[in-house]
Amino acid sequence: MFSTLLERMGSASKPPSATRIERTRASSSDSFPSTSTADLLSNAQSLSSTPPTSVGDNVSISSLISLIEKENVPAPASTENSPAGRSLRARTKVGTYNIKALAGTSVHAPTKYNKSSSIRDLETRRRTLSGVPGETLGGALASGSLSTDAAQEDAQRLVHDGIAALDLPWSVKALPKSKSEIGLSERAKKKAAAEELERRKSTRLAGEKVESLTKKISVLGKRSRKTFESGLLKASRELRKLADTNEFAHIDTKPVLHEVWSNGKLVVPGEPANKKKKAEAAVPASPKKKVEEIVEEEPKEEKKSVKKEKTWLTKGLYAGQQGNRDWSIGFSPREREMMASQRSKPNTLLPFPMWHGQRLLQVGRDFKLPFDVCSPLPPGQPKPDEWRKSTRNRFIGDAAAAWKTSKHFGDWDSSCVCRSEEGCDENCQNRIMFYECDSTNCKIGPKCGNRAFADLQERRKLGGKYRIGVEVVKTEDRGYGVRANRCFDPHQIIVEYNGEIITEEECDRRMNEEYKNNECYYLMAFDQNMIIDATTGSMARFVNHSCSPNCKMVKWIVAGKPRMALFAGDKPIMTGEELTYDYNFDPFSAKNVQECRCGSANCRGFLGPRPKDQKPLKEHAIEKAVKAGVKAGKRKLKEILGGDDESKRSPKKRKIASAKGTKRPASSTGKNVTKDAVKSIKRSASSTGKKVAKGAVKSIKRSASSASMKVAKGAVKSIKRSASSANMKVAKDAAKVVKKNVSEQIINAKQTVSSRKRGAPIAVKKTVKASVLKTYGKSQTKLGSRNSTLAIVPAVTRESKTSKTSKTSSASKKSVRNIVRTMKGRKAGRPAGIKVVKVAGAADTSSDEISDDEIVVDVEKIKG
Ligand SMILES: C[S@@+](CC[C@H](N)C(=O)[O-])C[C@H]1O[C@@H](n2cnc3c(N)ncnc32)[C@H](O)[C@@H]1O
Repeated sequence: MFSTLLERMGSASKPPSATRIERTRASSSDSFPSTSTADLLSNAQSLSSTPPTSVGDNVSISSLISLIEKENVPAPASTENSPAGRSLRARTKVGTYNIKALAGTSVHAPTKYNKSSSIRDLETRRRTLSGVPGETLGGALASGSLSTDAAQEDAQRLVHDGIAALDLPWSVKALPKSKSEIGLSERAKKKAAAEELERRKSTRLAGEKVESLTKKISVLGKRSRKTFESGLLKASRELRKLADTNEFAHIDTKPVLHEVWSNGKLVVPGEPANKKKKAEAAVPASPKKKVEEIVEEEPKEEKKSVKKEKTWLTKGLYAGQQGNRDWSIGFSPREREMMASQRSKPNTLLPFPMWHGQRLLQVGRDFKLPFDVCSPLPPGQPKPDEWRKSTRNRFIGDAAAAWKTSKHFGDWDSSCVCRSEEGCDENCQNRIMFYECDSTNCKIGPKCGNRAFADLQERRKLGGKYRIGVEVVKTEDRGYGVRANRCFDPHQIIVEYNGEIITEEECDRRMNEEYKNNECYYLMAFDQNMIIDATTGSMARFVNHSCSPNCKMVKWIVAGKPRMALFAGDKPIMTGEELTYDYNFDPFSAKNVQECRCGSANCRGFLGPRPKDQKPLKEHAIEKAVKAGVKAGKRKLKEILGGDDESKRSPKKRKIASAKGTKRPASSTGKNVTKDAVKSIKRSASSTGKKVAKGAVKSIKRSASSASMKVAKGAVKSIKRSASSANMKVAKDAAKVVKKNVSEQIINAKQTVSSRKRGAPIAVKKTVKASVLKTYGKSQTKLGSRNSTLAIVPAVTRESKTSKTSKTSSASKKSVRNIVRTMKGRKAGRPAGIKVVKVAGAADTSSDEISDDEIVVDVEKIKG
């Protein structure tokens, strides 16, 4: 392009001008080829105002020239008139001018100021390309000769677009130099070079490879380069200055910090997450702060003491709950008060679900237990009149003294040998003996399962209908009764039979005086021939009789004292069931017999003894019984008189043989007679002398005659009592047989004694009277058996009562004697597990009192 131009110019002007161009060029401080062009232009035709300062200028000039050519603009005459043949220096001088001084003047560019329309147009076009020629952007702005803002923006945008299109880092070196730079002094240039060098160094240091812009441009295609260069021309000086910065060149002089952020927090490698907080805490406070802290220290400590300790969850959702409390125990009065006060300030917020249960327990709410758990009767039930309640036994009158002075007092020493792993189960020695365990006789403690009365006491102490578990109910035809308002397990204790413990004498007095008009008596034979009167007593007194009961009344020894309680039977008891037990009632006379209305399938029809106790006496059975009695008497006599070697006989066999069912009334009677006689003989035989022997004979005669009568009477009575009215005839016959047999025995005894007269002296004393005990509910039975019999005498006439009680009173005394003997037997150190149930030879031993598994011990034999 330049060559073309020069050629044309050469054709238009003389060759020396070309030489001048070259020289001018050589004299120019910069090596810009455009300088020569500018000079050429300015000298030749003054088209351009200032020499081009950039590559862009050259381009613009060339384009301008082409435009001139196009428009056939005549070349300036000055070019032609240029002085030739002058010295290089002079020419140079002439041709050189102060650019700065001439910039923008008519001298510098006369055509500009005398411009024709065509030239103006050209200039305008040029301005649009490179701004105001010879002026900086700032200067142009100041002079107000700058193109429009839109043009500026366009230029800037173009530059930016160009750079963005390249996407390359800037090379400062490649950027066109500013005008001011061009005119810099050598020193300044050096400084600038040094700075540049520094920049370059830092760039290298930053490790970023930066290619020079020149290089970049060189690699561009021709068209692209053009575009880029034109874009650069448009860039303002400010932008070019900006281009010098590291920031613009994407040169990082500061080291890059690689940070890791997690959950919105800066993570510093090798440092725990809460290090910051700790570090903050560890940073020593400034002295000023320290003083403040010292001042505030005291109140802080106070706060700490008040502050509650947080309970942390250790496991599970419900962790942290206070689970130590046994909610079944209930609340103390103080706790209730506290809760009542809390109730006045209700918490408006609902508690968390895990606290809901506790809140319910504390605050409470009305609820109804299901029927099968607890179903008490609604209020307004009929209540029995004159019922003085008592839930403990009380000794009345002489009973306490008699109790303490009784020989057996303190016989209840027992201690179990159960192990804590097993507890006191069915094999517990105390349990077998019907002794309740406590701290004195059991080492197991709370795990012990043989503390029914203690459990009942605890249950009742807390109160509440469920814990009491029973209530009085009015029955249709049996007066009041007792029903369960909750469930009971088999053999579970239900309610204690409490009342006043009275002696027999006191009982007689009450019946004759206090209860003479009563229809019901609440008297039960107890222990030591004492009686419990539950007229003032517990609810258990209202328990009715049933022939198929669901409960049983059992006597236990608790802390050395006998106590009676109603226990559940072999089956569980359901809510609402009426509680009953078998009275095993002894009516004493036909007048006292009451009709039973229990309604069970196997109802006996009247309130009386148990079925096995009232087996119908058959004819052959009576005969057999009488025969057995006589046989036993004979055998005794033989033994005493030396007819039989006792050591050869099995005592066990004898004991078992004598304890059989309905034979007992007759056989025991016969035995008693012979035994008494033999005893007298034995005692008498020990003394010596004829006198004694004579006395003995008399005595035996007396005793024999009286014994025969008594035996006969006793046998008849016994048979009468046992037999029903239908068997009365049979009984009478049996009595006759007994009488006959006994008289024979007496004759035999007399003969024996007379034969002995010659040998050893015999003293025969009056024998003990063998009588049948008649008392309330067969008290002997109760002593021997744990299953109690109700000793209630139904409403009877006064006369009959009086006669009966007088008999009872005398019989009771006999009973006491027998009991004492029984207790002696117990105290004699019987082996564990053997129950002394009946005493053969005692005054009255009804057949019902001995079961098959019980052993009958002949006390007299033991003593002997
Ligand atoms: C200890 S009291 C029982 C409470 C009595 N029902 C009351 O109202 O006080 C015993 C008396 O109740 C009556 N009794 C109990 N069980 C009975 C039954 N199965 N049939 C008829 N009367 C009965 C009898 O009058 C008996 O003398």
